[in-house]
Amino acid sequence: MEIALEAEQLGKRYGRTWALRDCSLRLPAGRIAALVGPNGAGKSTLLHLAVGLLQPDAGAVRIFGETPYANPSVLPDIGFVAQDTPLYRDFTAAELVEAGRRMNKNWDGALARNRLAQLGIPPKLPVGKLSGGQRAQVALALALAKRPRLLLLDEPVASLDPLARREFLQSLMGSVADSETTVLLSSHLLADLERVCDYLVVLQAARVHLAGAVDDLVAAHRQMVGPRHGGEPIEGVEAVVRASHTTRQSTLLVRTTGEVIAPEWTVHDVTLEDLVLAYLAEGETITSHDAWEVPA
Ligand SMILES: Nc1ncnc2c1ncn2[C@@H]1O[C@H](COP(=O)(O)OP(=O)(O)OP(=O)(O)O)[C@@H](O)[C@H]1O
Repeated sequence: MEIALEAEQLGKRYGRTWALRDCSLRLPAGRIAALVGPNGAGKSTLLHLAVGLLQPDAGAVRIFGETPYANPSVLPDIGFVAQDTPLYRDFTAAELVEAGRRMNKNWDGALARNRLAQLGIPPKLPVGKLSGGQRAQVALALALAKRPRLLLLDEPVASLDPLARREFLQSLMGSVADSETTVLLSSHLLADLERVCDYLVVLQAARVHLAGAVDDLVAAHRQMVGPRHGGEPIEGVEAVVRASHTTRQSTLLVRTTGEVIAPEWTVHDVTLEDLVLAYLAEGETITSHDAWEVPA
């Protein structure tokens, strides 16, 4: 199995704060992976390390076996759309497509032009005058024209309305389906991710909390509702990821070892959204109130 992105004990620190810590991950080639986590969890940091814009302070990240920061020869294989899709605002979309041709040896200008024409993006208007959603489409078209083997997208749909979001993700999937491009896509929009992603990485407070193929993860977890649970073992349950209780009843999201055998419990399948929310809640950290105290 080819590995598109491998992180090994990867860490990045700003001053004394670790933005990403002990991050170990192996993303198989051909996957469309969701990168999720709360604000400040380290998602952008991981993507910037993967594209070689940041140098790790610990461990290593490899893209198709190469270290991007030290070995720029792998950069043509990586497409990256940064958060807020920064583009040269005075350039037109047509000029950006041409600039891409000059800077990339495997450039597919026709792909970018066709895509932008289909989406009705005006070629001769400075991109600074386009809407946020149109700019996001331009940035994606440029990234795809690079014909990358790995496409990293940092919250690409955040600025789009629901319809544009759906169209953007559908067209992204259409474009990568034939080319076997691996995608790692950060977003807070779980319902969107559920539709398009087959691999999941959950980051929380600078660490990887969960990573794996969505089908495997969904198969290995269950939601259970039953009598108030005091921590006693339940057959088939390996770990309780998240528990909430009323006086008489408990709702558990559990990791299973096989079939759960518990007649007094109602057992349900989980969705990707259930899983993400449970793992994020499990690792909840609250900043000490002292940090917010105003000095006298
Ligand atoms: N240039 C920087 N200087 C100092 N700290 C930084 C810098 N960039 C990021 N950080 C810190 O690193 C941590 C991780 O930030 P990062 O941007 O990777 O999170 P994120 O998961 O992408 O968040 P969001 O969902 O808000 O985009 C945060 O605590 C952030 O404050």
